[in-house]
Amino acid sequence: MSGFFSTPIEYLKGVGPQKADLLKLELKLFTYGDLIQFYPFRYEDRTRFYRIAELDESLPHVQLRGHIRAMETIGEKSKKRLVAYFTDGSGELELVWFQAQKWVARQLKPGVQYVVFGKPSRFGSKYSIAHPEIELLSPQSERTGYLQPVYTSTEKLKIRGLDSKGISRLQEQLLALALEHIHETLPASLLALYSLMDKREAMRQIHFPSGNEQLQKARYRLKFEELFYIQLRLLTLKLSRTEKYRGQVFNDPALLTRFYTDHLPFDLTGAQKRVIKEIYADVRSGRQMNRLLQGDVGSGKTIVAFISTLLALGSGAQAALMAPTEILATQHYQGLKPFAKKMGLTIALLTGSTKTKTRRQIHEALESGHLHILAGTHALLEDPVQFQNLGMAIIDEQHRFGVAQRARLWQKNREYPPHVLVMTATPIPRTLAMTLYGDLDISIIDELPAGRKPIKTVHRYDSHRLRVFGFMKEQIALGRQIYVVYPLIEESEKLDLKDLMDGYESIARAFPQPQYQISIVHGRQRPDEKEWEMQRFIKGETHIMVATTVIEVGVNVPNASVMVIENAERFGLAQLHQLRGRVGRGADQSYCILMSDVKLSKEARIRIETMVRTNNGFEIADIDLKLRGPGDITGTQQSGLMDMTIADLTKDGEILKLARQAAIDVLENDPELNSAQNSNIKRQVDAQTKEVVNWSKIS
Ligand SMILES: Nc1ncnc2c1ncn2[C@@H]1O[C@H](COP(=O)(O)OP(=O)(O)OP(=O)(O)O)[C@@H](O)[C@H]1O
Repeated sequence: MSGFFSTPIEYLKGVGPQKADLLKLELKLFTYGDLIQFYPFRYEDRTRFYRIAELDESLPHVQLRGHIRAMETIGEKSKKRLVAYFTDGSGELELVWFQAQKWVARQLKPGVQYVVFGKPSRFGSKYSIAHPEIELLSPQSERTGYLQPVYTSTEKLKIRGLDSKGISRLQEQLLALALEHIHETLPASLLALYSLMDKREAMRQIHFPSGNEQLQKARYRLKFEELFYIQLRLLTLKLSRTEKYRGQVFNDPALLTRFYTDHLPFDLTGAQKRVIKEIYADVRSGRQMNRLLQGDVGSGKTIVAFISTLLALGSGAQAALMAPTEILATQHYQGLKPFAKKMGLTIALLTGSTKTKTRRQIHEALESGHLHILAGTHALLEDPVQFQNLGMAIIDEQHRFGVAQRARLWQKNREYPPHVLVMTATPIPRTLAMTLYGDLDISIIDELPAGRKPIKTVHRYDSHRLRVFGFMKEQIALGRQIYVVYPLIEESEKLDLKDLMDGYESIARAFPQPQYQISIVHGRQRPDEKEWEMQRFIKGETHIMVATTVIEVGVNVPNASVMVIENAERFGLAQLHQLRGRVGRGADQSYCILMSDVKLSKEARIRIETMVRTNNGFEIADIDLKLRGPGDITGTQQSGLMDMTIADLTKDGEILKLARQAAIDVLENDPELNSAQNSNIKRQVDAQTKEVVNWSKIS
């Protein structure tokens, strides 16, 4: 790729230093390459003029031609607005401007012919367009048959003449210069196989579409290319790791057989068996395992994790299990401990609050090989933690750790990297999994243990609290336990704590001692206090656990059958699903009660309705992705990967699948990209090897 696209933006005619500074500051556009990949976010349909009589609310933006019959300002104060009655002979509609009426009113003249552009909405039998674009009818504005690109701009840029149209003029100039420098980045075979538009044409069409069909083809091509290169990078990473890293071979089944015959507490589900087989095949293969284990809440990932540790331990290696929070790490430790004990294996817990003396003992036991399993938080990553031979690293909820930390765990072994099993607490949508974890193999537990009854979920307003308390009492009388959870949002921690304490007091009044016992757990407690309160609930000594979301993941008390979530509207979908997953873990009928105020935003209503409608974590994950977008779900840690210029994981799942398959096919036939037909790919990859983010980008 030539240096043309690295040319600073000020070199473009009509930009100059001041505008260039603004473009850099406001839109992060530094070079020709940045500008040309700054695509319109929508297009205005100037392909034809509509008649008012044919308007229909389903139409997006329409273009009309006519004149203003009369104008008036109506309403008071903040509701004040200018209304212009616009007619084209076939009917009449209202053009409406809020606030800026005087300025607009001065510009408009009744009787003169205008072109109006905007989104019509219907009130009763009349249509109106709020804040339309309006210009005098001229031979130029009368020209139809094109889609007008709309670019993001800002107030500061608009003042300097760089509104959407101004940016479009820059694109026009740049494109004229750039076309000869744009090279095809995909091989002819892929263009033909997937009917993709060529790159140069796609760049031209994306900025200046000659019609809707051409535009769709251009968008498709550019999305495909972007996703193809992301997948190619992930798959190359996977491939090079497979070649580079040999894995320890664990094929001594004696320990596993002993566990199966003497200590397995239940029959494994079909899905658990299948996943264990996949893991077993990996650790016998001689290659390093890098596998993502996905399962819905309560699907039984813990036992799969334990069996995986046994595979390593059976061949004399050690295992580590790392979790993102202290509570979760402790929970894992306590979940594994009874199994380990029965099997005569040693296990320890290492977190930020482990005392120095214990810590030192753990370090020694690890190095000498006396300690078999170490559970803990990111404290496991610290330098003094040295294993004699770490064979299996299980990471719960990886995206909170990030890829870099995962890599640090690998380095804990001198000779071979450990096999890595990543588990996520809730399912993640396929498109995200393919991108975030695209370098891992994926195993899915898509079956719940037999005999589970689906959790009944209801939505109740705060005014029904007494009825909810009554229901809780009935459940306690049946011998069940109950969670009551309050939101905790960090910025307002004090306020949240107050909510929690108020809630606790009202529950304590409604559920008096000694008949009822209540635990309370929140983030401000000391770890030992927290632990003591949790333990009382786990042992069944308390009936109700009032808590903030610290209990979100991993807590396992099968006797708890009711989950009451206060201010449910403040939780995200994944979190609600996780919290609900704390019940329904035993054979009893379980319930989840989502409490909220009557006022709900549209999104909050969708979230609550989704929860009431379905228990399926994979379905919930898809809706969550649509509501929040990928960046928000994954957090910032991996934003580099999510940094896409045109593809959108919430909508482009199908293209992603094809692009991944295309990348697989290319690498299968030509892993080094040495063949002549892949020279385009090779050139693109080589030019961009230093840029970690996105190979499809022009530079
Ligand atoms: N095959 C099975 N048959 C019966 N019970 C099972 C089976 N597998 C797991 N369980 C039980 O189901 C409950 C949930 O299992 P586990 O805690 O492993 O779930 P999980 O997948 O880790 O879910 P979460 O992420 O919600 O904690 C536990 O009480 C566990 O003992």
